[in-house]
Amino acid sequence: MTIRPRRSVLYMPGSNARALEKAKTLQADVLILDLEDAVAPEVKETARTQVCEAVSAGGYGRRELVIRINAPATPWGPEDLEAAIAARPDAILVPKVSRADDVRDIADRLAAAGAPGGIGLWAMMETPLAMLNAGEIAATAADPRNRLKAFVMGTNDLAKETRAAITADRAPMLAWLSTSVAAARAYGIDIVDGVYNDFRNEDGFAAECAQGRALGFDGKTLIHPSQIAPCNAAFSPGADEIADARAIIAAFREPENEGKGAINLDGRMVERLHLETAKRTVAIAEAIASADADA
Ligand SMILES: CC(C)(COP(=O)(O)OP(=O)(O)OC[C@H]1O[C@@H](n2cnc3c(N)ncnc32)[C@H](O)[C@@H]1OP(=O)(O)O)[C@@H](O)C(=O)NCCC(=O)NCCSC(=O)C[C@H](O)C(=O)O
Ligand SMILES: [Mg+2]
Repeated sequence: MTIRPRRSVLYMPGSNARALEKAKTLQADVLILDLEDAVAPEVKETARTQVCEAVSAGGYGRRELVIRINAPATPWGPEDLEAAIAARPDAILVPKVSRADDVRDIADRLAAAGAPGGIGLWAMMETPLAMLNAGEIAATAADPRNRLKAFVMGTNDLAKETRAAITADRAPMLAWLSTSVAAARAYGIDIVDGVYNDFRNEDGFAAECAQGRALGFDGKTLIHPSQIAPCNAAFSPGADEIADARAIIAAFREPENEGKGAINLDGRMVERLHLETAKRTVAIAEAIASADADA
């Protein structure tokens, strides 16, 4: 089982050269170099050049590099896509994906431009139509030609488009968050949670990370370096969790449990489905340890 940790996914405006440089020293698993909403129209071209030069030059170590382009229908979208392909990031993040055909369209453009197969496609889930079509959008991942590897929740745009409120408990958004997680899991792609805007509020951020993890997200998108360490901690399995997973794996290896579907582990029923979860917990813990050692 090969797992790439995507706990902390930090956005930075492509127009901010200082942030692009600073990111080389930050412990985020993924960096999203943004050409879209964090960049004002008058500096879109500067941001595109800066981001593509930074990605081509490298120096970001083990961090996954993702370029968020402007939507294809905007004046900047087509040139962003062309420049991003030439820079060869790990993935291109497409905003405002609303239908399965939006994914296929970008995948066709990537293929037509001769984009290397290593460039993945990530989709922002941030429109009302995306919430209604989440399953169909995720299903495009079944065809490898579409390169779809991950969903990213765009909760700010979702709030704007639906007029749902952004509240501390996120009650108005829970149905959409869970639907998107289910769609991602159904087709085997990763999914990261939306941003927490009030970046000086540590307790509020910790609570939202815990909620995101409980909902099943792989990680969370971030807007400020101070959010990285608590986010990495929140989306890493704890020592107790890892110890429990190892105990389940060991129990199923005992000769007396061979061929059993369910066993008694210290007064608790454990089934083979729990064994699968335990194996994933150990695999992600090992992937995190190895990534952190490389940082
Ligand atoms: C939110 C900010 C505007 C705050 O900026 P500022 O007050 O200047 O921050 P600090 O002074 O505390 O910065 C301290 C140092 O850290 C560097 N820094 C800050 N943010 C980043 C970052 N994101 N990546 C890398 N480095 C960063 C500063 O340069 C300072 O460095 P130094 O000079 O060495 O001290 C700002 O944090 C910011 O712009 N954040 C990112 C905003 C962004 O990208 N927004 C777009 C994505 S969110 C979105 O669109 C979600 C989705 O689409 C939706 O719909 O929900
Ligand atoms: Mg958005």
